[in-house]
Amino acid sequence: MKITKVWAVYFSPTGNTKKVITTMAKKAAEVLSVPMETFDFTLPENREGVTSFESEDLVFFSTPVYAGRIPNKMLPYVQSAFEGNGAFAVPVSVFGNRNFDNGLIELRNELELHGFHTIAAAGIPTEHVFSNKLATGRPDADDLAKIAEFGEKVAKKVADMTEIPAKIEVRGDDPVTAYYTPLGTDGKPAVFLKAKPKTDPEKCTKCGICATVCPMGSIPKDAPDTCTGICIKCHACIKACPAGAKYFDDEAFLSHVEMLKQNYQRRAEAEWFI
Ligand SMILES: Cc1cc2nc3c(=O)[nH]c(=O)nc-3n(C[C@H](O)[C@H](O)[C@H](O)COP(=O)(O)O)c2cc1C
Repeated sequence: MKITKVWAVYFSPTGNTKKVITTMAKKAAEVLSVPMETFDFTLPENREGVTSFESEDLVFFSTPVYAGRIPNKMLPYVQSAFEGNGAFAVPVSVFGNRNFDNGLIELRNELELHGFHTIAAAGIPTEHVFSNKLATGRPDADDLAKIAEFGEKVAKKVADMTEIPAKIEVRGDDPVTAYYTPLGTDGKPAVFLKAKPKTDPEKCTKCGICATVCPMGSIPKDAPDTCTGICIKCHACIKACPAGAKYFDDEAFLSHVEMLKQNYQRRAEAEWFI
């Protein structure tokens, strides 16, 4: 099949998804000797209108997994703002060392529903934003080499293809089932939906960087020590704050993080579907 452009399309509040998908797409573009473009829908101002692709596009499309699925606040956008028009696509779920559960099959299904032909897919472990004890420093050099190698395999697959294949088979429940229920150290559901980041007044300089990185636009520029809108717990503000002023103190949330540290420190492996 003829490909004239490779795309890296992603939602990535703290940068892991961006690193994974641009590494993969860059390699594919290099192998196919075509240009690569990126479309980053992390910030609200980028999520306006519909993005259309063409039948000679190869689109690497990735979101992090939140509670075993596509982040639920992004789902309506993913379901309404992309038109494949016959483009080839590679859904990629990036997860924080626990499991991608149904995040990948959900993304595969959404892309297929919206005019893309999925030809490969992957579930890739990266450091969990909740704790640097989970998949510490990943993707590491070994991961990045494997991610690029997969980009190369996808490029070769699409170049050799003579007809449109059936959708790529991936691990997951179809139809997709409920979101993963986060648990606390007591094994009971940890309810922290309403938790919001706190700001240490001693440390905050009101520089406003946090307001510029919040994917929900929930931190006002003129009052960056507050969070007035929805918080999806993505940790963009916490990771971006140069003063280390942002933190969560919600007990249920901290108990969930502790549970993850107790149970998910083994090295999770990537899963490749091609
Ligand atoms: C609200 C929330 C829920 C998450 N749920 C899961 C999960 O169910 N399984 C998992 O392995 N990682 C989970 N993670 C970890 C992220 O998928 C992981 O840290 C990812 O690298 C974040 O991507 P980013 O750096 O592009 O923002 C979750 C993270 C957040 C913020």
